[in-house]
Amino acid sequence: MTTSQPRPNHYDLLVLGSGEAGKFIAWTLSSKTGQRCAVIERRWLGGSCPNVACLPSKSFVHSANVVHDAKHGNSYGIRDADESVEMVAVRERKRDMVDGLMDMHAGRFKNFGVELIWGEGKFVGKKSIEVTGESGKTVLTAEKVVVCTGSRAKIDDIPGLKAAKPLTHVEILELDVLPSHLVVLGGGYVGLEFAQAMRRLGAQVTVIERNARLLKNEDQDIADVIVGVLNKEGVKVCTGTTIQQVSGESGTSVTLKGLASGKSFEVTGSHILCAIGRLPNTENIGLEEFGIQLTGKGFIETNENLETPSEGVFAVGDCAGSPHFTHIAFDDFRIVIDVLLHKPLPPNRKSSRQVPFTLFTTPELAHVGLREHEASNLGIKFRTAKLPMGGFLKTRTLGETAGFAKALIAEDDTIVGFTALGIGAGELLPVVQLAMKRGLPYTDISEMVITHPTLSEGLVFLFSGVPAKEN
Ligand SMILES: Cc1cc2nc3c(=O)[nH]c(=O)nc-3n(C[C@H](O)[C@H](O)[C@H](O)COP(=O)(O)OP(=O)(O)OC[C@H]3O[C@@H](n4cnc5c(N)ncnc54)[C@H](O)[C@@H]3O)c2cc1C
Ligand SMILES: NC(=O)c1ccc[n+]([C@@H]2O[C@H](COP(=O)([O-])OP(=O)(O)OC[C@H]3O[C@@H](n4cnc5c(N)ncnc54)[C@H](O)[C@@H]3O)[C@@H](O)[C@H]2O)c1
Repeated sequence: MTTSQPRPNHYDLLVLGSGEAGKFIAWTLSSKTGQRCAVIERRWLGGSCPNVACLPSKSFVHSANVVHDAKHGNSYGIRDADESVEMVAVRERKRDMVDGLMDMHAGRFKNFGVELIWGEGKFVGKKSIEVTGESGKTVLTAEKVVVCTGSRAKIDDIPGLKAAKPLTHVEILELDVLPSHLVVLGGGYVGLEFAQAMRRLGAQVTVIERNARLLKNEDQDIADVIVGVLNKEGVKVCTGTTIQQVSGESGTSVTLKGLASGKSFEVTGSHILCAIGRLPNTENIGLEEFGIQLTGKGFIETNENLETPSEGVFAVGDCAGSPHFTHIAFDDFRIVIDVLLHKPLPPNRKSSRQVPFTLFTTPELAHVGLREHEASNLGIKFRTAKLPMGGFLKTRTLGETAGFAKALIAEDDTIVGFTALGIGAGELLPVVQLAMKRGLPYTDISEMVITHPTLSEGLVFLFSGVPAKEN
């Protein structure tokens, strides 16, 4: 009779990187099936979202918004508010929140029976990962492997940029002094959220964007309002600007030189934030040696089920090129767990999902579905309903009426796109998303009874204003 040898380093599931999708896959598989699951993490327990990205940046943005409101306290009846900002307090508030999130994560690993293995992981076989940690190297093997290594801030090869030691979203969240002049390279999501927040905290802020306008994927009317709001608050926005040379060092003095509309351009600030996009963490971890292919941009190639050509190996989240949002990474978890639990999936499960997003400036920019220019390019016939945020009566109680909402309505009365630029706009998305997902006519929203005065109530007025069909 033969007895099987115990294999202490063998798992049912190994996850490389503890980001959103990876941790939920391990927690769920372990708790639902009792399978032996482990997650390998080198630095951030639970990935970047709770440590250095979404949640801490929103804590920072909220601090800035409170400071902004206090500075305008007279209109709320606050007299003589002290406008000085203590950056250490801003940072400590953020750190306390992150500490709470870390306790929550540690508790979940324990409660769901998932092993957390600290160290840097690298493939040394198709389903073998070598982990280099404090106590040396260990090789772990598994029946199934999920790669969830995320992405990091890109730093361009502009001469002098790396030597200037630019801040990324990681370092800016740890500042204990307010920059006197922050130069933000890149006018995308990271750049705009931090630019407005730093301005509201009291820094001089210049945003440099190489495209001819900010938020190039959005309709022109959206970009115009955002630029208008930023300018009004004192953020200088330089579009169509190419930086060719950086000198000095962030934290003391840094000068950026280049061209703006063919003319020479120069700006000097105390700090520089590099916010020009992300690079996937997929190099030097042995992927290609073991049958896992990368796209030209370095993302891991997967099919609709997020499985790589290497059987039993999945890739999820930013490293797999999924749209870079935590809620999309969470949806990646739902796809992979269904595969692992042998649940049937529709053939286009990944490519047919909604990709909503909210940019957390004030006003917020919330969007789902098609923009006007996209619908037009696709040749879709649509009617547009548009309502200034002042028509969402709650905004008047808040004194925050900037922006507008618009909805694109197809010939069959279904909603094909929705964008809201306004205070709290992100909270308006789910009801519209549900109608879109179910293929409901827009009248199902305009005919709802929605409490007054909530922001959502404004959806009734927006959808009541859909123009009649042309005969
Ligand atoms: C400043 C900022 C703000 C953002 N705000 C939002 C927002 O408001 N809403 C939103 O939806 N999205 C937001 N995002 C995007 C969101 O953070 C990412 O899309 C999401 O965190 C990606 O999750 P992930 O699991 O793919 O990767 P990550 O969360 O990056 O997790 C990957 C993990 O793998 C680990 N790792 C990598 N390589 C190895 C290795 N070889 N060995 C061991 N461990 C490894 C990393 O340390 C990391 O912990 C923001 C991003 C940034 C930068
Ligand atoms: N609220 C949110 O959901 C949120 C917030 C932050 C980040 N994110 C996610 O993180 C991703 C990364 O954000 P990001 O802001 O780093 O990237 P991004 O792609 O959103 O924006 C980068 C911007 O930098 C510009 N740029 C690139 N190279 C440049 C250069 N050399 N000089 C000047 N401008 C340059 C680009 O044209 C672009 O406008 C986002 O795409 C988003 O998916 C989401």
